[in-house]
Amino acid sequence: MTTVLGHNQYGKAETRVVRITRDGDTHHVRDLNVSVALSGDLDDVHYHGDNTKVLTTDTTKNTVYAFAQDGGIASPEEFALRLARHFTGSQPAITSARIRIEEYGWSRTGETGHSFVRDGGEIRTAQIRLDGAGCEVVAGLRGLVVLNSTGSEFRGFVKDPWTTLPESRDRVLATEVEARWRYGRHDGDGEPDWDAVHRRSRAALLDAFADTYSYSLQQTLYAMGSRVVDAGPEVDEIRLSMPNKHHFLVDLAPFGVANPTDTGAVYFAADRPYGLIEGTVLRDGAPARLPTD
Ligand SMILES: O=c1[nH]c(=O)c2[nH]c(=O)[nH]c2[nH]1
Repeated sequence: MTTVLGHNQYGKAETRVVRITRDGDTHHVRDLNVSVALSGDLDDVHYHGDNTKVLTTDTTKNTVYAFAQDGGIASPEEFALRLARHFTGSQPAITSARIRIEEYGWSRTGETGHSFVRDGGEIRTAQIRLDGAGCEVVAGLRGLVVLNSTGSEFRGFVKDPWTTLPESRDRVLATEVEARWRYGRHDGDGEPDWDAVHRRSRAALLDAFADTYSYSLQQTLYAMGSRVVDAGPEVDEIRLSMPNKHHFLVDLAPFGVANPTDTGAVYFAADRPYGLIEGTVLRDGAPARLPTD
């Protein structure tokens, strides 16, 4: 044999499940996209086509639906933990489970208690990894688009022969935040209130973006990450990926039209290329475990 099997995992990806809970006339919606990835003692299926230890991907999909009905979906993190514990606890061959969940938010509209409007582009995320070493929970969001129309400068940077960017003392700062935060390790007792920590972390990101006078997007990123870690004891590490959504002043001089930033200006919102600013903020002494690529 010239090859050996390396890391492998399998499961049903992107099971879309919507759980509606009826509390009298007031209904609640949880709308998830669930991806299951299992691994363990699975050499035989890869080397010999022996399916004896294979819990089918079809079964993992059915389990997602059945668990959503029986027990409901308290939060993406709780649901993912319940699934991971089930797969590793019921199948001797399965020693590790990674459950990834995206949640699409719905807000109430009208007076009915059963009418909803889908939230904009923002997506809540959660990932559980459960194996012999314990359980790691990474949660976050993406698609959170924010803009400061002042309170942002960018100057004092390196000038080499290829630098053309003018210094700015008053620019638009806009980004689309992708955040992943890692909870401290725990083995099931005293689990955090996942929804509450998510709300608090999102609010911390927005507050820090709004009230940091920015000298660079890097500085704003660090302020946002620190605010999330400092907001409570649960989150040890956060990684932020923030594209600089450049707003360039349009040159209206050829038309004899002024474009002054102090009274109101017209910008070109460029979509690419964009600066991509990424960084991790850690609780002092916490290990860096979030992937950096
Ligand atoms: O906040 C910024 N950081 C940079 O590193 C950078 N580079 C650039 O061209 N514009 C900006 N803005």
